[in-house]
Amino acid sequence: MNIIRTVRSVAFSSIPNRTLSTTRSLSTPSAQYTAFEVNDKTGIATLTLNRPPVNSLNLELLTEMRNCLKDAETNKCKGLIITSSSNSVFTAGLDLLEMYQPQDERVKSFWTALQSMWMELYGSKIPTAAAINGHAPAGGCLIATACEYRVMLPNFTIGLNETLIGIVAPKWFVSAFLNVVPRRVAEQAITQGKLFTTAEAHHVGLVDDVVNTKEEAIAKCEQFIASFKNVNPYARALTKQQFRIKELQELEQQREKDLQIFLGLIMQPSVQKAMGIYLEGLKKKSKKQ
Ligand SMILES: CCCC/C=C\CC(=O)SCCNC(=O)CCNC(=O)[C@H](O)C(C)(C)COP(=O)(O)OP(=O)(O)OC[C@H]1O[C@@H](n2cnc3c(N)ncnc32)[C@H](O)[C@@H]1OP(=O)(O)O
Repeated sequence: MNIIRTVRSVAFSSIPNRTLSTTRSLSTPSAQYTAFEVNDKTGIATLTLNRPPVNSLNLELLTEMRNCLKDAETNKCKGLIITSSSNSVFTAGLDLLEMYQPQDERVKSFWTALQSMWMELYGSKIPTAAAINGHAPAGGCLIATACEYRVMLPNFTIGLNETLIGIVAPKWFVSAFLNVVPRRVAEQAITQGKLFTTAEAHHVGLVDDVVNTKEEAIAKCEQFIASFKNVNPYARALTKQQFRIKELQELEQQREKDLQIFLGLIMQPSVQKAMGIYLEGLKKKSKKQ
């Protein structure tokens, strides 16, 4: 196995002690919202999202995620697991504050960073797995469906709920969802903005397995990645590419158009109003708790 020399990480207390003896992480001053570790024994990288309270995906977090994904691939890690440092939220999806009353240049960089992160994850040559240890609405579901394997803890929710916020999930959000659930289930769920419970998600195939703890979820992801141990990595990567190249090429060729569609949509006064009301509702709920 290649020895990893460049690993991005933020040290934080929620990394379980059991991993410390076998994992390595190097800090970079710019890594604020992620921890990135590589297990020396297995060669598997773990990317932990760490932007309290709900890991909402802002420009900086998306940029860090992309850098970690690139590092994992460049350093020929055996696989990559994405999880969260929170006990209840995998990620709350895109940071609504990036899209509500946004600044022109920042919102463009934000969307471009999301496109880049998704293309890096969806097109990654190495096996990818999501240990979904909390709620995963919208952008959270996008990250999960970009991975090759998903395992989830009970009593959380996952799905593309964009229509409930008054926004439209772009085509590439839908394509990845369609890879894992039947078309009829997808159409009904996405038009309704349905958030599946863990049990429902398992039933329709949106998640592959359900386990009770984060440790078990990580172990399941490790098992999935280890299932490729006798497979030639080059042959594996090219085969994976055959399944995913269409969506990747479509987005690559239409990046600017996709950005303009996004800007055109979120800048509509009615969409801004709906987003404002949704955010207000979230804040009221949060104060009551
Ligand atoms: C054309 C556009 C296409 C792409 C569009 C969208 C894709 C997206 O991802 S849009 C985001 C969709 N996300 C959601 O709808 C989830 C919203 N959040 C929740 O439902 C809950 O927060 C969640 C179940 C994830 C967690 O619940 P709690 O643990 O109870 O946390 P709180 O609800 O109390 O939230 C704490 C704090 O965080 C703020 N918050 C929550 N989500 C977001 C978000 N996505 N963006 C920004 N901020 C968010 C929430 O308002 C609270 O803030 P404070 O009141 O200031 O503490």
